[in-house]
Amino acid sequence: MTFTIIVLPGDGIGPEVTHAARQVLDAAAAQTGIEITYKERLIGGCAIDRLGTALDEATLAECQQADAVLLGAVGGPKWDDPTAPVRPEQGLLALRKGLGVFANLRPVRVYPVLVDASPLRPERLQGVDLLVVRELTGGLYFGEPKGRLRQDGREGAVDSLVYWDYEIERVVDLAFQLAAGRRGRLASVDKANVLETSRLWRQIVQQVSRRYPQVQVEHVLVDTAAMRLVTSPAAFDVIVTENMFGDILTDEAAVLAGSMGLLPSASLGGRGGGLYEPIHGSAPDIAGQGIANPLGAILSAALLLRYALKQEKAARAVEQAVERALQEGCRTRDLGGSLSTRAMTDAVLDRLSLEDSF
Ligand SMILES: NC(=O)c1ccc[n+]([C@@H]2O[C@H](COP(=O)([O-])OP(=O)(O)OC[C@H]3O[C@@H](n4cnc5c(N)ncnc54)[C@H](O)[C@@H]3O)[C@@H](O)[C@H]2O)c1
Ligand SMILES: CC(C)[C@H](C(=O)O)[C@@H](O)C(=O)O
Ligand SMILES: [Mg+2]
Repeated sequence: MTFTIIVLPGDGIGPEVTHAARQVLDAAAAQTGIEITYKERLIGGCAIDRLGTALDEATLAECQQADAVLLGAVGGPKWDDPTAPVRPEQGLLALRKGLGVFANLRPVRVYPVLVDASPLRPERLQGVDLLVVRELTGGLYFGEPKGRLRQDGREGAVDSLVYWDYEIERVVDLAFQLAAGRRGRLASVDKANVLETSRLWRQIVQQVSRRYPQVQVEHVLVDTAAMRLVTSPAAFDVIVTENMFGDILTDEAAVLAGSMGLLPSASLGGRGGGLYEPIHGSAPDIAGQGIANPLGAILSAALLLRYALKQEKAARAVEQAVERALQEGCRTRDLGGSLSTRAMTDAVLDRLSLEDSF
């Protein structure tokens, strides 16, 4: 079997971590007997510099045709001028929208050997294994009107928070399915005490919940959820929430795991095989030094193997190789160690074995 993957390394540490993920994918493919063809394309700031747009139409079309898309990160200080006509992040948003990937799965596991890497007390971190399902193609990121306002000589700006029933229903339904396959608990996070969109969200969660009597659902206000993520994170199983809340809560959740560099994501929905990217950004402060943690990207490659290529055994083998490397003390700098991106990737490759995976 041959699969085509579009690789979008992007900016900053993006190329460093996608290179690592590709090496691991190649090793897993070799052991599985599948073949992967890669096509590398531009997105983000590098695409603005070379093509004048953050994502060109031909690249989006190729992504829509591919078996999966693997992305590094976009953005950086070079393109941060708030008055610039085009921003790197627009490329990423156009890609998500163009692929129709409405559900962004962000698993958060605390590896027992990494409890020291988190500022939280170890007893609070015990047993943390949660999954954030973030709505990805609606809400404040996309709502219209959006833009600058001018009135009576004043300048303003507007972003609109809009959700339609079907947009909520499809992501909530998937979250219920995922919760049913896990510990059967779903926390729907909203701001229903203030926002009309959240009251619609709650109403739809209640309707969908009738289809999943085996799942225990609770509604949690986002401010409380932010607090509970650090006071009692192990109590969460699946969290489902809108686009912006999910963005913020998952950076917070990365602190539980020990580093931004650890968390992967899979964006599903639409017709294609999905989009796979670590949750971190282009990390301009460490870009080009070869010290970025590649594990978020490598674990995203594992999700790609699972959801896009349907290679569950290979996906598990990658996850187990990462776990073994961490258990045996391999650490990049963000985790208090001194391994380079390359050495950490080699540590995973050395431990990757489909025969030993369970
Ligand atoms: N998906 C994406 O492409 C994405 C995600 C988030 C931010 N961004 C963009 O990235 C740029 C920088 O944003 P930021 O600095 O706020 O967030 P960031 O995630 O890039 O970095 C935050 C902190 O985490 C560290 N970090 C992140 N990934 C790491 C890794 N793999 N290994 C070790 N340390 C890591 C960084 O060094 C930095 O100290 C911005 O332009 C932003 O818009 C892009
Ligand atoms: C870069 C930005 C548009 C993006 C988001 O907000 O979705 C990032 O923060 C993420 O978490 O993937
Ligand atoms: Mg983010």
